[in-house]
Amino acid sequence: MDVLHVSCGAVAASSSAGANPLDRAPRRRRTGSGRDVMFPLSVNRWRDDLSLTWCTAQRRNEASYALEDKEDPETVEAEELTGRIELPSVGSTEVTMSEDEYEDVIEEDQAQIGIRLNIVFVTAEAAPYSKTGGLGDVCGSLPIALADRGHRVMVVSPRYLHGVSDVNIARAADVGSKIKISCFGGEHEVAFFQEYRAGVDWVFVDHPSYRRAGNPYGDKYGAYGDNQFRFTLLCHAACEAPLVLPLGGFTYGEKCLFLVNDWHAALVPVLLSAKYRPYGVYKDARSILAIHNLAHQGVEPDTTFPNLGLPSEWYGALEWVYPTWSRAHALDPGKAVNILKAAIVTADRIVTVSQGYAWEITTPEGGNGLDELLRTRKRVLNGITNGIDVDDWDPASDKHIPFHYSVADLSGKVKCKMALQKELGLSIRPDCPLIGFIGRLDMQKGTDLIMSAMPDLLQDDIQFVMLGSGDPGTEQWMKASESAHRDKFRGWVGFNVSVSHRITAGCDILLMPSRFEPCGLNQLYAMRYGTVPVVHCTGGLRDTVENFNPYADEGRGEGTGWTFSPLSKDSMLRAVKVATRTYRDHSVSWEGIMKRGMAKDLTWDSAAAQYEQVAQWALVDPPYAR
Ligand SMILES: Nc1ncnc2c1ncn2[C@@H]1O[C@H](COP(=O)(O)OP(=O)(O)O[C@H]2O[C@H](CO)[C@@H](O)[C@H](O)[C@H]2O)[C@@H](O)[C@H]1O
Repeated sequence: MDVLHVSCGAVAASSSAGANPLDRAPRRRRTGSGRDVMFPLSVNRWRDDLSLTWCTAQRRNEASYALEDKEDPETVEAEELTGRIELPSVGSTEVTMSEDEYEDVIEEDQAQIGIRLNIVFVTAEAAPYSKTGGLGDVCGSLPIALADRGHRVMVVSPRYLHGVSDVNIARAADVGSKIKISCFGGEHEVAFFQEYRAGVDWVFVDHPSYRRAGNPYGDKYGAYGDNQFRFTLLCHAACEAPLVLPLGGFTYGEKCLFLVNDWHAALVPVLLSAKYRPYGVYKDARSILAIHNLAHQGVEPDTTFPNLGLPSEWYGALEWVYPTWSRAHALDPGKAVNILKAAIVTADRIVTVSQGYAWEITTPEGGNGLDELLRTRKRVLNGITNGIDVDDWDPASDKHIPFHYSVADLSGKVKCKMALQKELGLSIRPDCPLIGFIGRLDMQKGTDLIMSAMPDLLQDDIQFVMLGSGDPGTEQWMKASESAHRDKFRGWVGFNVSVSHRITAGCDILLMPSRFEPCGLNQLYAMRYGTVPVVHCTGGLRDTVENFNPYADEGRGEGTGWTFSPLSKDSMLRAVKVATRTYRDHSVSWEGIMKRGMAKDLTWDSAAAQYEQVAQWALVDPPYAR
C-alpha cells in the first residue's frame, strides 16, 4: 500500500462550507508511472502548458489517504502529460496522466473549490518587499494563502528603491511592459517588474517617485507631499496590470477580483466604475475594499480632484466636507476629496480585519467620521480576523532567535529571554518578569499611556523593553527613560524585524494598550511564542485574546492573556500587576496560559476561506453602478 499525505485548498474550501472533507471518497488516478496517485490537488490551470505544475498547499497536512492498487486501473491514453507534485511527506514526485484525466482533475478540482478566482491585491506594502507595519505582513501572506487554495493571485505594489527592503524588490525582473498613465495634468510612464514566488505573481510598479530614501510614506521630515500622486499612479497601474501583463504567458484578463487595501489602493473601485465600465471593460470584475486602519483616509483639498484622472461627474463619490469644528477658520468651507470614502461608496464588498472592528467603525466613536456612510453599507461589510505567517513566526525554527522551542518543549524560551537580557545589557535574571512593547509610536498604540504609567510600572521588580519608531517626542522619551532607568528599561528606537522577533520570543508579557486596534498582529505573534499578551479590550484585541480565568475548566483555567478596560493608566497597571503576580506565584497557571496561546490556530486558513466566501458573495451581486 502506497500512502501519500496530501492536503489541498479544495479540502479546506469544502470544510468551510460545513461538509467534512474526509467524508469525500478519495479520488484515485492510475498514472503512467505505475502508481496510483490521488489528485484532489489545485491545478494551476492558467499555466496549463506541457510543463504542468500541480500546486498543493505545501504547508497544510490535513488529510491522508491510502492509495491502494485494488481498483480497476483506468486506461492511460497515449498522450500523456507529466507534472511534478510537491508533497510534504514524500517530497517532489513526478506524475503522469492523460490529457482527459487532466481535464477531469481540473473539473473536479473546480467543483470542489468553487470558483477559481483571478485575484489582484493592490497595496502600498507587502512583506518582505516592503513593510512598515501590519499591512505589509497581511499583504505578504494572505495572497500566498489564497494561491495555496487554487486561485491565481497577483499583488501589485510600488517598486520602492532606496527604501526599507530594496534587496528583496531587486530580485524582481522587468516584465518589459511600459504604460502611460494620464493623471496630474500629464502622462506618466510606469514600468512593471515581477517575481513569481510561493505561487503568487508579485508585481512592482516602477516610477521615479517610488525611488527615494525613507519609508514608503515619508522620511525624517514627515509624510511625502506627493503621496496622493504616488498612490493615484499605483491605482491606475494596478487596473492596467491584469489587462497588459502576460504573466506566465497569459494575462489575468478582465474577470478579476480586486482586493484593495486601505486608502492607498482605494481609487481602484472608483476607476473600475468610472474609467473602465463605461467602455465595456471590467464588466465582470468585482472589488473588495479591505480596511486595515480607518484612521488614514487619503484626504486632500477638493482642488486636487482634477488630478486623479477621473471624469468630472465622479466628484460626488469622493466629496468630503469637514465638520465645522475641524475647519481651519470661519471662512474655510472644509471641502476635500476623501479617497477611502470613495471606495466605501463604490466597492462591491467591504472587509475589515476583525469582527469587533467591523462593528466599531459603524459607531460614532470608531467611525472616524465615516460611520454614517458605513452604516448604510452594513449589508456588504464583514469582519475577517487576520491570520499570521506561521512559518515566518515559528519559535521552533525562527532564524532570528538564538534558541528554539515549542509547546512540547518550552526550555528554549527562558534561554531566549536570557539572551535578550544580555543583548539589551539588562541584568540576566530568568525569574524577573520581562515586559515588551513593539509597534509604531503613535496615538493609536497607546504609547502615551505607557509613558504616563512607566514610573509606577518600574516601582515593581520588572524589566521593560520598547521597540518602535514614529512620533519624535516618544522616541526622545524612550531614550531619556533608558538613561534614567538603565537597570530596568530599554528603548530601541527604530524599525528592526529581527529585533522584533527576539523581543517577541524573549519577553514574558507583551503589552498592547492600543486606543483602537483593527486586528493587531503582535498579540498573535506573542501567543505563538508563549508570550502572554496584556491588551486593551478593543477591536481585534478583544476578538483574539481570551481573558485568563483560573477557575474555569474544573480549575485547570482558561484564557490566553489579559484584556483590560477602560483605557486608563489605572486599569492597565492593574492588569499588568495581575499578570506579573501570576507569573511569579502561579507558574502552573502561567504555563497553561502560555500553552493555550501557543496551541491556537493562527494560520491564514480560516481567514482565506472567509475571503473566498466574501468574493463569492461579491460575484453574486451585480457590480457597483451609478
Ligand atoms: N519598530 C518596529 N520594528 C520591527 N517591526 C515592527 C516595528 N513596529 C511595528 N513592527 C511590526 O509591524 C507589524 C505591526 O502590526 P500591527 O498589526 O500591530 O499594526 P499596524 O497598526 O501597523 O497595522 C494595521 O493593519 C494591521 C493588519 O491588518 C492590523 O492588524 C492593525 O490592527 C492595523 O492597525 C508587526 O509585524 C510588528 O512586529
